[in-house]
Amino acid sequence: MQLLTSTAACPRRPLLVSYFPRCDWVIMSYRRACGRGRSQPMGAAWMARERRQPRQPLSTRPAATRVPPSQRQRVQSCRRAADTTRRARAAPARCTRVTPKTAPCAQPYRTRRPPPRTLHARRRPAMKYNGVDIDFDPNAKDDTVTAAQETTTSRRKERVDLVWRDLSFSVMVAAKKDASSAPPAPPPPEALVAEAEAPLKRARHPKHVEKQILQSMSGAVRAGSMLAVMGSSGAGKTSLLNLLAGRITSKNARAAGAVFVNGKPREYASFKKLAAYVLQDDDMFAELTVKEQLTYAALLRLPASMPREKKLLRVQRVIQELGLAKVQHTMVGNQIVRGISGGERKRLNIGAELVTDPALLFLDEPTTGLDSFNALNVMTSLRQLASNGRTIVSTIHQPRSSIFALFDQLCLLSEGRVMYFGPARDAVPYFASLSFQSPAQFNPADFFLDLLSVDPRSKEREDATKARVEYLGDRFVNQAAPLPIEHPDHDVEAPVAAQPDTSAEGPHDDRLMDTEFQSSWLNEFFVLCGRSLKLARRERTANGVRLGQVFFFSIILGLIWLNNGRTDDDGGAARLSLGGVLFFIIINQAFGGVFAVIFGFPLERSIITRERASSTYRTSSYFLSKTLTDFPKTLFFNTLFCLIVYWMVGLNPTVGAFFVFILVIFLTSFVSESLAIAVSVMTGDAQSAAGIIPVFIILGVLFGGFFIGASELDGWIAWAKWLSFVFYAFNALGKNEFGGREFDNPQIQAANKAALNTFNDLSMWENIAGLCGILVIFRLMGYLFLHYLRGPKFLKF
Ligand SMILES: Nc1ncnc2c1ncn2[C@@H]1O[C@H](COP(=O)(O)OP(=O)(O)OP(=O)(O)O)[C@@H](O)[C@H]1O
Repeated sequence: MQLLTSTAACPRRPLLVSYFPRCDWVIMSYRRACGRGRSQPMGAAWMARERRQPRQPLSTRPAATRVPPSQRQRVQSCRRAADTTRRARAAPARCTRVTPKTAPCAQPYRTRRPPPRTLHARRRPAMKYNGVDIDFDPNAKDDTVTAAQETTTSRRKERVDLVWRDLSFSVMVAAKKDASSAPPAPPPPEALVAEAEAPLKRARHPKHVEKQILQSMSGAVRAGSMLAVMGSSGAGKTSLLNLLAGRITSKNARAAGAVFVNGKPREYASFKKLAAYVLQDDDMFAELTVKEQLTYAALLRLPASMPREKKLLRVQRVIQELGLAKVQHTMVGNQIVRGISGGERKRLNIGAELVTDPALLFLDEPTTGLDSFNALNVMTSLRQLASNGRTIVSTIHQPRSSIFALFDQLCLLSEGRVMYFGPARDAVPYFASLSFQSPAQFNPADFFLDLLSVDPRSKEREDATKARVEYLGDRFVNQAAPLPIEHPDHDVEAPVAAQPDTSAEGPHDDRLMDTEFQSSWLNEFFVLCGRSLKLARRERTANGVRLGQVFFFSIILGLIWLNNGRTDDDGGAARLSLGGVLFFIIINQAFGGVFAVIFGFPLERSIITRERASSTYRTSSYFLSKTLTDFPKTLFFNTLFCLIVYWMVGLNPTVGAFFVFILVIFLTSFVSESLAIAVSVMTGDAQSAAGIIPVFIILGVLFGGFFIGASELDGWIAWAKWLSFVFYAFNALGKNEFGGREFDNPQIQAANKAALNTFNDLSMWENIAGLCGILVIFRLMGYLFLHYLRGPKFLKF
């Protein structure tokens, strides 16, 4: 037994096991009896291995394989290492331990332990169901990357290295009248005495205080690599992204610092051509297909010198690059109409920016709202874009570990300060060196967020977490070396070498022009007209509702005033009642036009704001195309309405009068739509617009001349009628119906004359001109509000 005890702790033990395979349980039993338990279960592992790979007895082995006892320990560890490598090779590549130099960018974060022994290491029969291989390997390398790589032949010629130094950002915010905004330092006693003696003055609070959002941020990202900007909510990720992209919109904001592009200070005009920004919101036209969305983006954003076929080729390439081929003919959809999935939508959002082939891509939380599988798909597509030579900067919330592993570089923010900037794979060791060790098998992204978030749940926790964040911020500032502008120093895989453009597009006419807009005004106008007409045709729900409204009101009105225009045996009463139906028709059409806009336009406005921010087209070409394409739709619904109501009521039976009637009703509807557009643009949101627009319509109705005659209004307010579009419309319809009519029945003739006298002194055409004038004013206001009030204005620093 003494022999066995000493053998258990001795390096010769494996040899003993190989000669006496059953002795191991004897050793274990003895060790258990001695109280050592299973603390060193090596014997069992060796036995198992020896059984799997029975070795020759020592005496029969070649002499070369025999090793002196002094080296056995090393040999054992070498064997274990070889064994680990064998298992790791059998296991998927993502689990392998890799050295920094050999680690490809797409490798997930390296664990410090050798990979656990999993089922994948063992050979097992492939799982099949209905003859299909349904094996699942969570660590398997995503072959869509490789597939996309194969389909994308071109590599970028234009490459962007981005460096930023000492960026800071602050905004003026309203001061709170609480303890925190009161003067912080207590005054000295003598000041208190003086204050007590002085006449009582109220403490003055500044109205606005400066809120520091980002402080002294520096960093760099190289072409071909992908930078993740991470941090808890409110850490300043979006603000940093906006600063880097040159898209700070706040009016009261102040920004400082410098951004360098390929070693030179950023120039906004050329930077705009290089960079694209993918917003978090993926508002898109629901009625267009994936391919149509990208095609319109290409037709509008690619240079006029590039032939249409090449633009379409570019669209195909983007579709391939983002893996959207399967859904290219599917409508985008929305909550009502089912369309593409959330992940595909995000990729389409990215694709709309990729059509210009930007060298630098900024993305604000591209995975928000996606499940982790779709999020991985989107990020894999981005990884692919980076591998092709683009520079990608993306903010991201809580990426799963496989997404985190796709990033080359990491910028961790907290409380507007940098906590870490450098290679993503070095972040865990960095924090470990500061005694903040990430638990094994823990998603590093989760660890960073937990470590760097300020916990507001109690005062103690808040103080402790704030102090930790402050400490980490100070440590990073103290150790971080200044970044060279020319050659940002970070250890990432060398980017792909610049190659000639081998794509089918050819090398020449696809270069973006130096002008702000790439397309001519006329081209923009025609493309936007085509898009608007297509959308107008496909808005099935809105069109269906409006059609129902037209039929319902025209038939109801027709039934209530049925044949009143033809009746000649009631002493003129029916004739006099026609003023009521004319006025009601105007009110109905005014409100119908408004509601068509209130609920549809806000989405369109947010899309065009985004498109204009990317200089996709001019405001004027958009607005004119919208005006022109709204025209046929409004005309169609109004003509249908007139056709029904006009003949049911029996209004002026001449063809000319009928067409004038249609014209006035159409203009009324178009004016109210224009009013709704102007107010929607001015207010900026649907709720406020829905509250304000009816006020304007009701005022118009009030001064329209039906409830109180124009001549009966008091002088101080009489002018208001000239601003009312209902006034012009009602008078024009009145003149059209009652003017110049001759009846055999004198009573009817008298009633007609009496009705005519209630209208204003302007002629019918003068009233129509007044209506047109108001239409032009409202449309112009809409354009000016859109161009100046809601235009993308970015702070330059
Ligand atoms: N224009 C502004 N006016 C006032 N405060 C602002 C403004 N812009 C940003 N902030 C504040 O700055 C902080 C950082 O905002 P930012 O949007 O950059 O954070 P974030 O890290 O992107 O947050 P999230 O992940 O929630 O989007 C927040 O507290 C925000 O309220």
